[in-house]
Amino acid sequence: MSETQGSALQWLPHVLTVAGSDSGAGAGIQADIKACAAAGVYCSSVITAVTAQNTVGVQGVYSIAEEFVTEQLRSVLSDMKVDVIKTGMLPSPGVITVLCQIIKEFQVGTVVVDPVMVSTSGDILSGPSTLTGFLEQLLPLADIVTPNLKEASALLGGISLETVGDMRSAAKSIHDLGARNVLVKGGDLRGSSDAIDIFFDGEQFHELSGPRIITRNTHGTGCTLASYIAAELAKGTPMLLAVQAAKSFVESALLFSKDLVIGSGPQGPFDHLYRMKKHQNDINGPNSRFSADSLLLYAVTDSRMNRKWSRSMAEAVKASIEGGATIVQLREKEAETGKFIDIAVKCVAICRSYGVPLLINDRVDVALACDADGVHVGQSDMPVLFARKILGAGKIIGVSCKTPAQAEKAWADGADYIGCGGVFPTTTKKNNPTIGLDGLKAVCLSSKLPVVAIGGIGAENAQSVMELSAPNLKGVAVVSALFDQESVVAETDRLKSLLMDMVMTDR
Ligand SMILES: Cc1ncc(COP(=O)(O)OP(=O)(O)O)c(N)n1
Ligand SMILES: Cc1ncsc1CCOP(=O)(O)O
Ligand SMILES: [Mg+2]
Repeated sequence: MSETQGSALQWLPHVLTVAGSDSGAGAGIQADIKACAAAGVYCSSVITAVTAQNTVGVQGVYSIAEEFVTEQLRSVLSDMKVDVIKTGMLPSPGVITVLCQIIKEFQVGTVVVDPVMVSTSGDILSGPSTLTGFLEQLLPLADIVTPNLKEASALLGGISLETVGDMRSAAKSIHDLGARNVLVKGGDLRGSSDAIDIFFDGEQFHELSGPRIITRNTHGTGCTLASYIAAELAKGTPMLLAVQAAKSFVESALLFSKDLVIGSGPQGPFDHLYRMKKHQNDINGPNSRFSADSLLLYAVTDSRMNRKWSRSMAEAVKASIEGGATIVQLREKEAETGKFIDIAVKCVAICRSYGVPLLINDRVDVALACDADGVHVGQSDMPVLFARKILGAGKIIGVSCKTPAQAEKAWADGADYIGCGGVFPTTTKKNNPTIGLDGLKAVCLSSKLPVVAIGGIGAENAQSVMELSAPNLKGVAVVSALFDQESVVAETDRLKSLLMDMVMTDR
């Protein structure tokens, strides 16, 4: 029997990068291959130039003759199915011409153009002679082009770009040159504390902002971003989501590599494969105790309801656990910090004695102070990246998400689970648009993390939620159906029995 008999053939999304080699491996072909690997995508490479380069700068450039670039392109494309071509350093007009001919000849489906002209150290990588090739030949083939401010300015005849408004106009003008989507990266924009990029799809502008990570290790961010976009597109991710995923990948990699020391120059590389180490930490760290199954019946407290029913927070928490809650969150919106810590310390002790995890809503400082098992943060609370940095790998971090894009970011940023909602209308949390069962399903289907549904859920509708049967929908998070009740134990027990029945019949 042959070795492959009986086993299904496997297919891997495939990006071909056409770019220059960076001997220091922070940028260029080396960054492209690492970014694609991190995204789980195969990356072949056609080398257009070899640079002698390190963290100090570019010491030399050796351009590959266009005939040999052609030979490499034909070797790959005549043999392998390439989903996306991503271009980086294209050192001569001749290379651009042959590349464009071959893209058309082999009918490559998707083209991502990173119009690399100047290195991060300020060295010229593609001279002005290539500009016409970019404008007249490559941009009209591009599904997306990703210039930084200097490159956008060069593509537009040297105009000055100083504001977000200028970036929007530049994105529109570059779209008019033929690229179907444009991402103008504002990392160099003066006077802005966030890294703001403008994405334009020909109809709508999206302002994508993320925290500016202060580090010397930014060499290769442009190549990485474009390659990660290419990798996501190769997997079939829609364009805007691919851009958002790439941006959050770069943010996370920079944060993880913030203090990395490789080389002595001013611009160091970062670690594209940080996730492998993060997961290593997860496996070894104390939070390996976190099991997604603990999301089945997630009790979220409310001190107004406790006051109404004349019980202390400790009594409410204890009753919910005795009724069968599998995880508890202290959601305290009114108490002052000292009082909150006081309550939290008592509740941590109760939850530990039952072996049930206790998370703190919003307040990473309180979670640290009382040694809770973790935090739950919303989209406008402390970002997951920073919460993780403060709490370390051993704590549980949950984040609220209403959309697939937020779910993708939650995973890239290192969250452990997603709270998704409000699913149904509720008076417990005001000004919180509901997403319905369809919104919940969309998040569950796209999420790589376990999901707990929240908002207006109780015994009467829990089944409609769990019936969505998305494999990563692990349970329901509930406030009023447990705590705005005369008997917390009885109501928790009732809901727990229903959930257990649903889970058992599902098996
Ligand atoms: C499990 C769970 N999911 C979602 C939320 C909501 O968190 P957030 O969006 O930060 O809103 P507040 O709870 O802070 O009002 C949650 N608390 N728990
Ligand atoms: C905290 C929160 N986040 C989204 S909806 C919600 C409130 C859920 O409360 P209830 O279970 O009483 O509807
Ligand atoms: Mg919050």
